[in-house]
Amino acid sequence: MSQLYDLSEVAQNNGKSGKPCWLIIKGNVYDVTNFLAEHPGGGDALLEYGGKDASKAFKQAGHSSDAERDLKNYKIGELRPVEAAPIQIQPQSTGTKGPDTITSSPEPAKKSSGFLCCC
Ligand code: HEM
Repeated sequence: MSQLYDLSEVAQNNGKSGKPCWLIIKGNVYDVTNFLAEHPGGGDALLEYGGKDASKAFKQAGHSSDAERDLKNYKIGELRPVEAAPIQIQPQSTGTKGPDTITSSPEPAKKSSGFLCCC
């Protein structure tokens, strides 16, 4: 199985201050630290996306199928899918009042006026 990385972990490896340069392309994580000097598009183009998702930039640069194939040489793993957070229903804030509560019988039923409907 592929190594999974959190977005925050990838973000730390942004190529700055001597840190490795990692990129995300289509959900995969690449370590391009040793490719910076060799990249035909220049090292700066890669550093610009250090620690970030470069999927769009990679596509927009119009890379050849050779470049696509080269990607695998730098792959170190995959981005951990973000789990759906449980939905938390926040009570409506009403100033100093506490959270709204729903009572089982909010209002006593109004007394019948005596008119009966049979339909
Ligand atoms: C691991 C990731 C990458 C690999 C393996 C890679 C590889 C390559 C290769 C092999 C070329 C030569 C042309 C070709 O075959 O398409 C190239 C050119 C280029 N790349 Fe990348 N690239 C990567 C990421 C990026 C990113 C994120 C950018 C975004 C800015 C970028 C921008 C460019 C540009 C602008 C060129 C054209 C250079 C020119 O023709 O003067 N590349 N890349």
